[in-house]
Amino acid sequence: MTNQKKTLGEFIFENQAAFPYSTGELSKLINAIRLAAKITNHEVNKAGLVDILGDAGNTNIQGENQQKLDVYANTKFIQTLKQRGIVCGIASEEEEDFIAVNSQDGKNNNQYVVLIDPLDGSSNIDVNASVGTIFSIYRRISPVGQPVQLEDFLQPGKNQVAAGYIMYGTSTILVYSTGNGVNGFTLNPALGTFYHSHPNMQFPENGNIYSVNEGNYVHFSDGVKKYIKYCQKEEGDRPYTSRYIGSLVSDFHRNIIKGGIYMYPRIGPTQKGKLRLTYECNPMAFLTEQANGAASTGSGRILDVEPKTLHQREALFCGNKEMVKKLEAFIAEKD
Ligand SMILES: O=P(O)(O)OC[C@H]1O[C@](O)(COP(=O)(O)O)[C@@H](O)[C@@H]1O
Ligand SMILES: [Mg+2]
Ligand SMILES: [Mg+2]
Repeated sequence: MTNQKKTLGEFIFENQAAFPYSTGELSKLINAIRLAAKITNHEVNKAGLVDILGDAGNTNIQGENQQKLDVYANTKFIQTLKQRGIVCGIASEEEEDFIAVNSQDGKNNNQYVVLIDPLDGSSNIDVNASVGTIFSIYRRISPVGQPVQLEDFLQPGKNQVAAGYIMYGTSTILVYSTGNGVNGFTLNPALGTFYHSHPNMQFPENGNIYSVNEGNYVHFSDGVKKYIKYCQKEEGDRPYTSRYIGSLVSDFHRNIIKGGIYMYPRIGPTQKGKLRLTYECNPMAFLTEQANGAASTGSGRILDVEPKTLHQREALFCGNKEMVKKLEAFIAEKD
């Protein structure tokens, strides 16, 4: 059965043909991400057996304790991309600054930058719950041949040429888009091959799942509180079901398949979001819109936000269009 499905390699190759002027650079890049995903998956799967659980003993730029698996995944993705010399720069949740990468001829002739969240859902690692990796790809705006610049990474999400995630769950799946719809590929661990298991993923017509850390309810704005009460009210097709795994990738993956909304609102006195705009919100928003959903800050399109800094945080509401529209209406009314 598996062998009748297209492999990710075949899919990448065939899709390249859709871009007549393609240099093949983006295909090589997706292929490198596929390889880094397999290497990371191998380590994630044996997390309970090898010394890869727990704190790595240092904090990252976000002030968070880095988990050993955060560091491992970060190292493997950066290494794999650098060794192949197919990007001109890399930015990561676990790195304070962006990393400039030379092309194989030692110059700066590559045209793509990659932003990654190497290990998403870090709080789930030690409890064996599903985690992921998120990636976002842009064509550079600084001239090819010149050193890569910060501006190449601070582009609005609508400029992405590709984005995706890998989910290390009951099975390992790589889901991505190059702007022509969203496709998912499941890893056959015996063969080490990703197969086209989820063609043309779309949010189902109606969603009935809401995903939010309700432990933060007291810190939410009135508009968000009103929407959560709306989800819980017995009326029509509600109450909706509450599901929250605590890993953006895993919660998003469930909602794109079953229909729902993921919410990480602004919280606390600073009313800042938790998630990072450039390597969490933007790639998930790109996939959401490609899958006929909507992704909002609560009062505007995530993909229109002009990033100011590499690690800036933003509120994220993404999922079924109707659900996001309803939430925005409550925020417009109450906040
Ligand atoms: O524990 P909280 O505050 O609900 O936050 C959970 C959210 O934080 C994250 O873990 C942040 O991502 P990282 O693990 O990559 O830092 C998301 O995956 C998840 O949705
Ligand atoms: Mg994350
Ligand atoms: Mg992370």
